[in-house]
Amino acid sequence: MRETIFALSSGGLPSGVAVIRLSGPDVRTALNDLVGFVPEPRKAVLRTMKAEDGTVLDRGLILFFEGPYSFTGEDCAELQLHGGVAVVKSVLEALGGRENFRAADAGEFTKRGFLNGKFDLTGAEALADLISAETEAQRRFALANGDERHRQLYAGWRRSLIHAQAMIAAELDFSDEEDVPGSVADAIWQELSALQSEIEEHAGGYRDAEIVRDGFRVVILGAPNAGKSSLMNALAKRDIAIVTEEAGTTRDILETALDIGGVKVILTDTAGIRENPGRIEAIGIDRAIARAGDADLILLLEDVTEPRSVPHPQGVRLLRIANKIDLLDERLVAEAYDLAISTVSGEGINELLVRIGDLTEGSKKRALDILPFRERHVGLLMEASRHIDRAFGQGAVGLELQAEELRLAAIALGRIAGEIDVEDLLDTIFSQFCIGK
Ligand SMILES: Nc1nc2c(ncn2[C@@H]2O[C@H](COP(=O)(O)OP(=O)(O)OP(=O)(O)O)[C@@H](O)[C@H]2O)c(=O)[nH]1
Ligand SMILES: [K+]
Ligand SMILES: [Mg+2]
Repeated sequence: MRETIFALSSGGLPSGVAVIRLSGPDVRTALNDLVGFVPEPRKAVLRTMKAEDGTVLDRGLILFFEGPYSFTGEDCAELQLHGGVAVVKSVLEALGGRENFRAADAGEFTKRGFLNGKFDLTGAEALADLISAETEAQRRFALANGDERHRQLYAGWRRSLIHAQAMIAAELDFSDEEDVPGSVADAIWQELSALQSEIEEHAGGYRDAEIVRDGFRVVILGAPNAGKSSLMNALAKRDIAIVTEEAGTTRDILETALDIGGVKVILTDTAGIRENPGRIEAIGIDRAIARAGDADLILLLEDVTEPRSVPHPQGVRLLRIANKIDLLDERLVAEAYDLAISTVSGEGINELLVRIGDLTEGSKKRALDILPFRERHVGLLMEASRHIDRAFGQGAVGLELQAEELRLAAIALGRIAGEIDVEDLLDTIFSQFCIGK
């Protein structure tokens, strides 16, 4: 028999209100025991809750949701209690003492919802993203992704693949193998080729999804004392990094998250790059260069009064920035720089923020498009594309093999939204949720 699960679904205690959520076959009996009856579905009632021995636990709002019209698709209830540590503990203990009741695992409510067909797998993943969203772009992206739009897109592609398979099967049935005239094949192969391009283009959008979900990575690079840590603090508007006049102050990677125009930006301060560093500093320099190689943008900072160029990774977008312009008598900053700033006077800092914001604009706009938003999605899309490739590779003689490859491509697409055997994936996906969701 299926167990009834429960958890504190609201955040940390103490809080104004704490919400305990229950789901499963024994929710009704639990409510009966706690408050003496089962409330009408979706109508809040204020009642005193009592333990089995009659002790009063708390007075609060009770909501009952009758399956399948609930988040999990099962009978559910929410107990809205006073958000005190002892109050919540007493109710959780009372529930835990009941037969066939247990505390929910992380993501278990959502997993039950998925298994009961309340939403597809991309919908569940979007829900996880919504809960962890910190910026406006993350929130909007997650909300849009919860709309079954991926499932619909992939279902359309699967229909095309199944249609192509059917046409090939028809050809197998009705042609005598030697002289197949131009036949259905040409049109079908054109469509398949267009579909494959569409799949790959869609997969290519992952980079923008990553920027919106995980952040746009900006790394500050430069010689010692260029003012990198000062810039980090100026951009973050607080003292995160230690600043001193001593060259080699920063020795390790230092990271902070900013919200620039609604997009998460991960800003990294690094050790100054120079020849013949000390041992610890040398490790810091290696890390700086490695991190810069993975960045979306490098801010290459130079002290204008003492310009020193440093080696930097190639192939990463770069902004050359002149710092300490407050020390110049005349504002004669060489054209070699994209921007001139002073972390002391604040000059140019806003312009730099605007420049960074502009660079994320494209990804932010694309968050309204349907993009794959997990590596899992990209992996399955590329798998589908490879099967279509192999179908092409079979040549006309291998019609049966072609049809088989198309079937496998359709299966890969079906797995993204969880419409086809995903049992092996479920634990990985749902364990990323917090308890109570
Ligand atoms: N006048 C002036 N001084 C600055 C400016 N930016 C930084 N400084 C000074 O330059 C010195 C070095 O600044 P940091 O921010 O520590 O430089 P850094 O690049 O992080 O140095 P390392 O971590 O040692 O590589 C400090 O004394 C800062 O106060 C600026 O815009 N104008
Ligand atoms: K320094
Ligand atoms: Mg520093």
